[in-house]
Amino acid sequence: MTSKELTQQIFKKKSFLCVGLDTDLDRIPTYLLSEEDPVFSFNKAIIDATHKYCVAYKPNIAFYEAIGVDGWKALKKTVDYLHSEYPEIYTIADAKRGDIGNTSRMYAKAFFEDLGFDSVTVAPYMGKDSVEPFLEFTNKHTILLALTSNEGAYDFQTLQTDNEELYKQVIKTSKGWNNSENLMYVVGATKAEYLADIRKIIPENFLLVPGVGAQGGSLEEVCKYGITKNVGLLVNSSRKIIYASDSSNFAEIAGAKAEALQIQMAQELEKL
Ligand SMILES: O=c1ccn([C@@H]2O[C@H](COP(=O)(O)O)[C@@H](O)[C@H]2O)c(=O)[nH]1
Repeated sequence: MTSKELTQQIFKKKSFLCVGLDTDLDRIPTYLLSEEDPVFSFNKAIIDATHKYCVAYKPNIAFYEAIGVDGWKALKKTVDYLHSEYPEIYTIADAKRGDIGNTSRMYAKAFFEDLGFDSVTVAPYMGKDSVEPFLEFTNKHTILLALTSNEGAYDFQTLQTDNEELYKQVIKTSKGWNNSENLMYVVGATKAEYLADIRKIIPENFLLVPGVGAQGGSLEEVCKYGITKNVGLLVNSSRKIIYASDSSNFAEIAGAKAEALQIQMAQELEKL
């Protein structure tokens, strides 16, 4: 999916919500554990109940890798289900990959070609040759970690290097890489006050903003500093939606949580 198509979906659905599928066997309703594929059953129920209120889903790959082959199968089934049942939905593999060039190319093939995701998160630490293999794919996005939502972001990302924070250098430098039009950036909702500065460097690029909900980030603050006339935001919430209840109507309750965020987002879009 192109950025333009994603923007069209955002205005159509009045939502820039991304639902995080951080599916953990220890947290899903116990009655699902007797199903043949409990992870997929949980994801399918969540997707069916929330798809009206969001434009994207973001499975965090760690949760699937942690349970081995079964996890990979459930991940593939989830992405295939999304593409077949809800082709308008944008998919993000939150994998945080990046390696020397030929290895990155294999990661890119895995997430873009084999699994068929629209985008993948990538760590910028290994530099240009580790990121460009992802950028070569047409109509696919590479979402570079810029300023992450966790406390440890202050360990390196905000350090001054050449009189400028490292995360700003990551954004500025990556803008000069081949096929940089395929870049999006991760900025944590817990760092909303940095968004005004970030928008001076990248006024148009999409930002993936995790941290609303369980991590305490504010949607209002994110919009105040980060929204553009084309929106340019995908705001993710995972645990607060998918684990809102562990009862038999967990999906319905997840749907209500997603709808509440969508209503807030519609109000923000009205202001544009
Ligand atoms: O800076 C980052 C980058 C990625 N994440 C991921 O997003 C979700 C957030 O989950 P919540 O339950 O809504 O807190 C999760 O998959 C993280 O690994 C992030 O939080 N911050």
